[in-house]
Amino acid sequence: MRLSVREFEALARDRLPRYAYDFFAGGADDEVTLRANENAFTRLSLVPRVLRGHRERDLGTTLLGARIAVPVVLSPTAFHRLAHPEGERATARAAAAAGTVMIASMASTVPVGDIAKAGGDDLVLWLQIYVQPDARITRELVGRAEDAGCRALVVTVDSPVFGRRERDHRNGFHDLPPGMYCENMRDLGGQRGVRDIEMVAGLSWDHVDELAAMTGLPIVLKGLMHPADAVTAVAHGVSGLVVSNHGGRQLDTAAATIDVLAGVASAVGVPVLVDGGIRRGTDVVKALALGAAAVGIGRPVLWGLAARGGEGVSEVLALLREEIDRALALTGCASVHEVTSDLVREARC
Ligand SMILES: Cc1cc2nc3c(=O)[nH]c(=O)nc-3n(C[C@H](O)[C@H](O)[C@H](O)COP(=O)(O)O)c2cc1C
Ligand SMILES: CCCCC(=O)C(=O)O
Repeated sequence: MRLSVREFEALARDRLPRYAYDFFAGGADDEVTLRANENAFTRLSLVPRVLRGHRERDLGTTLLGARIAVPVVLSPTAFHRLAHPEGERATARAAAAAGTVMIASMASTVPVGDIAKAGGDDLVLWLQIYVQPDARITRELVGRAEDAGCRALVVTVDSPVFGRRERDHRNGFHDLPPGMYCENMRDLGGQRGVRDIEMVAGLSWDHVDELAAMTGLPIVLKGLMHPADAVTAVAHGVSGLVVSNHGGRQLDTAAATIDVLAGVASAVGVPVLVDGGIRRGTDVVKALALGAAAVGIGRPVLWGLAARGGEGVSEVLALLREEIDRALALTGCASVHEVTSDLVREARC
């Protein structure tokens, strides 16, 4: 039995080839932001309420019209078949069983339609997209998401260029091993898997408008950190935001996401999610207190998948569920909606 997300990481590290572990675990440059995301939670303290007489807690909430059983969604991460042969299919089954949203990566190693099938009717699936230089390719991806029954598109905006991950350079990891492919890019004219996905250096609000014009699906922007950008996003009609620094994989020395969350959440009226460094139920409660509608987890899912396939992902989600439930009980909250900003403060060391 594994007792924490950290123990799953240790198990995954033992099981994975070095290059795969490093790809999952690593960040950009000196990995300052990678570490900061986790460390920032330790600088925040909880100030619990007591004697409120709640016997049970309700962990459920609603996101873009979908009911979810826990305030934790699966952030998009690339290449799940590097962690386990079943790849994103196993992840989808675990997300469906836990009753939460899976945001599939555009760089998934199983096509989005097959992820949807594996998850079944219970899965709330969103697809993450990097806008492509050729609008026809972006349009094709949007069509694939719609055909798969995705209920939202998540546009990643923190990557006009790719962050430099030194671990990958050291390991010579630049493309997928034979037999694995960025399946959502299949038959779109490219042949080189990973490198078929291009970043758009001139990414702008015009691209967001263009994408919105291609679909009736709600659009969520992922990778915003600044309140002014959040306000502009809402003016462009987006339905939600994910405060994210890409798990420290893009701009190194970017602020920890939990430190900028409240500024963004208080600037807009749409649901704001946050990801980066969430490893404990208490981290989730802190994020809720600072204005998040829910949180996203990236690496913890990969650690579960590498350790024990879909079962491992289910165990990670169950662990977090239990930790959130206990943290709510110990802060005197009967539901995620009762977590108010007065429950958290900066710790004085
Ligand atoms: C191995 C890996 C692959 C990722 N791939 C993507 C991706 O394809 N698209 C994307 O928008 N974000 C991607 N991310 C960023 C995650 O969506 C998320 O922002 C980040 O992992 C959150 O931090 P955490 O891992 O500390 O939970 C990736 C992150 C990791 C670790
Ligand atoms: C082209 C693959 C993108 C994956 C990604 O976003 C990441 O590794 O952080």
